[in-house]
Parts: sequence; structure tokens; C-alpha cells
Amino acid sequence: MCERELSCGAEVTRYVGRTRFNQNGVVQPLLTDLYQITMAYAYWKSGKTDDHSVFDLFFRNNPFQGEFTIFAGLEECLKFLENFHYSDSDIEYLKLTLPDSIEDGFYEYLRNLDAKDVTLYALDEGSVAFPRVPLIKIEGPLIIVQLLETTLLTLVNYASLMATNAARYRMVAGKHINLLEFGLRRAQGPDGGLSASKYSYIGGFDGTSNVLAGKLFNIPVRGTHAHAYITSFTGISELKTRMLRHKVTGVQEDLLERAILHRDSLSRVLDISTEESSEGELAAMVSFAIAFPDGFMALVDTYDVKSQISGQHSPKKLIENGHKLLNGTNNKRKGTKRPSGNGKLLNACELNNNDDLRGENSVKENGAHEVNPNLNGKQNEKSAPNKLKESVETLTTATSKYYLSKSVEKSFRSGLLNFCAVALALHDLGYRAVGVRIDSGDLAYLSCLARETFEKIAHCFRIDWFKNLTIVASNDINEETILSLNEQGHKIDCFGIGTHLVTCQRQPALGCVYKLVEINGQARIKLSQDVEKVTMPGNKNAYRLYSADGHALIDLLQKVTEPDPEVGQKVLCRHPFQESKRAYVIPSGVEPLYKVYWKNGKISQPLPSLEQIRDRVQTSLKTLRTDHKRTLNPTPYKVAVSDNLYNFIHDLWLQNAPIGELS
Ligand SMILES: Nc1ncnc2c1ncn2[C@@H]1O[C@H](COP(=O)(O)OP(=O)(O)OP(=O)(O)O)[C@@H](O)[C@H]1O
Ligand SMILES: O=P(O)(O)OC[C@H]1O[C@H](OP(=O)(O)OP(=O)(O)O)[C@H](O)[C@@H]1O
Ligand SMILES: O=C(O)c1cccnc1
Ligand SMILES: [Mg+2]
Repeated sequence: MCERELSCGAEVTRYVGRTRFNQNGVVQPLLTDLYQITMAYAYWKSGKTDDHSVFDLFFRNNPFQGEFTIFAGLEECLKFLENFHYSDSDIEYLKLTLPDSIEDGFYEYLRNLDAKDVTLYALDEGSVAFPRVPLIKIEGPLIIVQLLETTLLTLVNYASLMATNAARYRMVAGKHINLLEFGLRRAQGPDGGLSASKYSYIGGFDGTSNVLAGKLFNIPVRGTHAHAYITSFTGISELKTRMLRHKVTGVQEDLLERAILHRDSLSRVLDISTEESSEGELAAMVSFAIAFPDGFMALVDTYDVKSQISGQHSPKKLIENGHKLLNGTNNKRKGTKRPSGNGKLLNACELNNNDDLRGENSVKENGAHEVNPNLNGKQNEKSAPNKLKESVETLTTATSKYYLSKSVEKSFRSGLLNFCAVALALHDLGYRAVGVRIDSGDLAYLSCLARETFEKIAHCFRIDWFKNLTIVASNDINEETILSLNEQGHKIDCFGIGTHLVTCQRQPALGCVYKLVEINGQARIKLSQDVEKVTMPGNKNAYRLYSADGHALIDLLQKVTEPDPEVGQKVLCRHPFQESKRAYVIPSGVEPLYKVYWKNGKISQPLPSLEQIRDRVQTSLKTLRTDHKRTLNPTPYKVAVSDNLYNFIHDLWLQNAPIGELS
């Protein structure tokens, strides 16, 4: 079954009610490290194949300097177990690749190997998770459980990192902003791109531009258009068609003619000269509107009609140059004068009323803007490093200063003028435009300017919906940009986010590991100089204890042989390594964290849909106190061990730590 759905640029087909998708074909037993297979052979040779083993899959630190992680990738792990089987060609390849000394019997063993003797316990996919609490606990014959290591890690590591990253973007953006993932072109390859789309959706994004992800995972696909579409038209003479049927009457009308008429009247209302708007841009917008009259969304920042806004006065360049000035490395550079700035931080929405500031800027012949350092036309007497420092601080804290340049605003207004003209023409023919995308410049300021323009038109032309046109912003957005935009004030409805989201630029790996914790009933511990790296030995259960107000208080690990903690019963919770750190907790709620997800060769729980996992992320995050979730210096969430497990760990540690000899 499929339904037609309107995206912000194009009508797309969305598949609904489909059953689950197939696993990416690249996920197969040979998607592993060679050493898993060589170890498997050595286990086989030494008769350890069926030793009953327990492995924990866990991470040691939360990513992005945060204090929580979203667990994701479980469904893919279960599918991997379901399909685990070496094909004939896999066996052939291994025979060619491994040393000749490997006995044929091993290949026969592999040929018949599957995951039916394995049992997998896990947290629910989409739950918040914390360091050292295993996300997955897996037990069964040593050889197979070992062979699963790398693939399970690759399925969980990036998925969880991505879902966490997306959830963080959702937190800073707030629940009413639309978040679109635009990262495929910048992702770590095609598979990275697909996973990014899937797990950013789970983490709280609303859609993706990645069409295959839409098809495979039933994620909403969304999109606008690229600068190429605008620049592909040089003038209105290129328009092959300018006619559009009226939505109600069906009569063919000349959309271009109407757009030109509206542009003339708008230019007076908005005080923008039509000479400053590009005809090519108008032609492109008209043609796009004819193609998608119900989904007209346009990029409004393509043409810098009178100047180049990138160069010396882009926010990045100004900040860089500001730093160079501060360091004395760029003093002689032409065109890099001290930026204006009196240290006052402007709310972005106030900027375009501040003619004093904007009026001071001039445009150089070469197209670069020169920003007059003197706000009042007087010589600035404060010329020492202090003043420079002040300027740099002004720049770094309010990039909007860059936009004091009048022509930046003008060039943006050209796109806006053309968009509004076409939107009004569409309105005449019974259609509603969708909105604009801004992909450069000061997103706070320009979004306010756009909204102000829409409101003005809504008022002047008595078209109420015009004021609610969607404003999409994109361009290298990250968590900090959104926080900063929130502080400055903006009117953006939707962020399109690519590079920083999908590459997880701030922390490119989660660092999940897979450690043997028990074999044939004997606990195993891996020691390390680095206490953080000492493993938690033994087969364990995990619980989340809740406070009376419903917040998660602490995660507790116990030996599986211990009774579950009980509501209202005092539990001693101990720091796993620091003896003096301990506390009694009387939980108001106790949640056993593990469910058996795979047993006897079958997935043993009903698997939630992507939407349900996405919902779980939000409900699970709600159980966390806000101080654990804040971006700056969040409070660490406590992970503890029972008194019993504490003593067990430390006894085992002593037993396993060799006693040195001093000489
Ligand atoms: N108001 C704002 N506050 C903080 N950061 C912003 C603001 N507006 C935009 N940004 C960010 O500033 C950066 C813009 O940098 P850049 O120098 O590349 O400018 P640009 O407008 O993209 O220029 P170009 O014409 O070269 O594309 C982007 O990362 C963008 O997300
Ligand atoms: O900026 P991101 O967060 O990665 O979002 C995706 C970017 O992809 C497109 O840019 P494009 O590929 O056209 O290149 P550009 O960087 O020159 O805009 C789009 O205009 C966004 O800017
Ligand atoms: O649809 C868009 O606007 C889009 C898609 C991918 C990358 N940048 C923008
Ligand atoms: Mg871009």
C-alpha cells in the first residue's frame, strides 16, 4: 500500500504499513576481522569449541561530552544472528585465504555453523544507556560467540553514536522544529549514509533526503532543490513554459506574467529595487513552481547580485581574520579592516532596524565589503590590542555582525523578492507556496528578515497563511550553531543538517567493546593499568532504579545469582572501583534492563517498528533528569554494582593481578 504525500519540494510516494525491511546484504559472517576466524580455528583445534562463554558488549564513555547514550542497532544484530551462515563461496574464499595447514574438518564445521545455540539478552533498542552497563549480553559456545564479535560491534557502535547524536540535535532544537537529515553526500560511504539516515530518524529527526533510506526503512523523504537549479537559468527567455492551470478553475494562466507584476508591486512594499534581483533566479523559481505548484520551496541565497559575500567577510573568514589580527599576523592585509562593533550584542531580530550600523558599510570595487570601523564616522581612538580583542569577541559571540554589510542583506532580499513574487502568483492560481531555504549567511538574522517580510506581505495583501511560510536553514549546522541561534533569536522552522550529523564530527566513534566475562561458569576479568579498562567479570544482570518522582536514579549491576532489587527495599549501591563511594538507595521503581531477544535459533520478542523505537528514545530520555542531559558540564549518571559483585570483582582482581617483586 502506498500513499501520496507532499514533501517540501516534491510530491513523493510513501510506503506505509510495510513489514520489516531486509538486512543490508553487506552484513554477513565474513564482515568481520580475520582474527576472529583464525581464533575460531585455534579454538576448534584445541577442543574449546563448545566451552560455554558469556560476552558483554558495552562502551566505556558517553560520546559528545554528554552523560547519556542511545542504544541502537539491536534489530540488525538479531537479523545477523538469524541469517548467520557461511555460504559455499565464503568457504571457498577462506580456503584460498587461510594457511594450507588448516584442516578440511574445520571448513566442514564452519559450513554447518549457525547461531541457534546462542542466547542474546539486550536493553530495548532506543533506550538510554550508560557506560559499563552491557548493551548486549550474549552467551553460547565459545567459537560462535567469538565469531560474532566484530559484526555485532560494527552494527551497534555507529548506530548508537548516530542515534545519540541525532537525539542531541533534537534536544537543542526543541520538539517543534523540523529536523531533516541531508548527509548522504558527506557520509562515510553509501552504507554509512544509509545507516545515518536510519539512526538519525530513530534519534528524533523527522525525515531524510536519502531516497533509498526512505524506501528501505519507510522513513519520510524530504527535500528542496539545489543552487544548480537556480543557476541553470540565466533569464526568463529560457522558460519553455510559463503557463499553469488554476487549481480550482483549471484554466491555464501565465504564471510568469503574474510573478513579474507582483515583483513590481512587492519591490515598492519591501523597498527593494527589481534591478537588484536576478531574472535567471526568477525564471528558475517560476519553472519550479510550475513543476510543483503545491510544494513550492525555493533557495533564496543563490545570487549575490552586487557583490561576493563569501570572501573576506563570511562569518568564518571574519572570525579567522579577527584571530589573525589579534595575533598580529594579518595587520597589513588589504580589505581586512577592523570590523565595526561596540561590544553590544544585538538580538538578530533587531539587526535590520539598526540602520546606523548597516549604513556604515561600503562596497569596494572588487566586490568585497569593507566594514567601516567607525560607528559614528569619527576616528576610533581605541586602537590598541584591547580594542582588537573586543572586536574579535564581538565577532565570535555574534557572527551576525558580519551581516552589517548592506549588500549581503540586499542579495538575500533579491531571492526573497523573487520567491514572494512567485508565491503570490501561485496564490492567484489557488496554490499555497511552502517556503524558503537559506543556505548561507547569518541564519538568525536572515530568518528574522524573511519572517518579517512574510508577515509584512501577509498584512499588506491580506493573505494570512503567508506569515507562516516555512523557513528552512542549512549550511554546516551543528549542535553549537543551533544553541547559538536559539540564544540570538531566529525564525527558522526547519534545519537541514548533513556533515556534522552524519560524520559525528565531534566524536567519530563510540568505542563499544566486546569482552569475555565468563567461561564454563568461571568469571573472567581483563586487568589494565587504566582502571576504566578493567572489565566487570561474570554473568551479570542490570537494573535501573527509579526515584519517587519517576526519574532514573542509578543503574545497578549484580551477579545473576543475586535476587532482583525490590521496590521499597534498601540496596547498597557501590562504585565499581572506588571503595569509599557508596550509597543506599530505596528505589520507588525497579526496571530489569535485559530481555531475552534471541534464543533457540529465534528472535524471542516482538520487534518494535522504527517509529516505536523513535518514540522510545524520547520516552526514555524523559526519565533522565535535565542536569544529566544539559550540553554544558552535565551531571554524570551513576552506574553502580551490588556489594556482592563489588567484593567478587575485587577478589578476582587480586587473584589475577600478579604480585611484583622489588629488587
Ligand atoms: N547567526 C549565526 N550564529 C552562529 N553561527 C551561524 C550563524 N549563521 C550562520 N552560522 C554558521 O556560520 C557558518 C557560515 O560560515 P561561512 O563562512 O562558510 O559562511 P557562508 O555564509 O556559508 O559563506 P559562503 O558564501 O562561503 O558559503 C556556518 O557554519 C553556519 O552554520
Ligand atoms: O552543510 P551540511 O550540514 O553538510 O548540509 C548539507 C549541505 O549540502 C548542500 O550543500 P552543497 O553540497 O551544495 O555544498 P555547499 O556546502 O557548497 O553548500 C546543502 O546546501 C547543504 O548546505
Ligand atoms: O533537499 C535539500 O534541500 C538538500 C538535500 C541534500 C543536501 N542538501 C540539501
Ligand atoms: Mg550548502
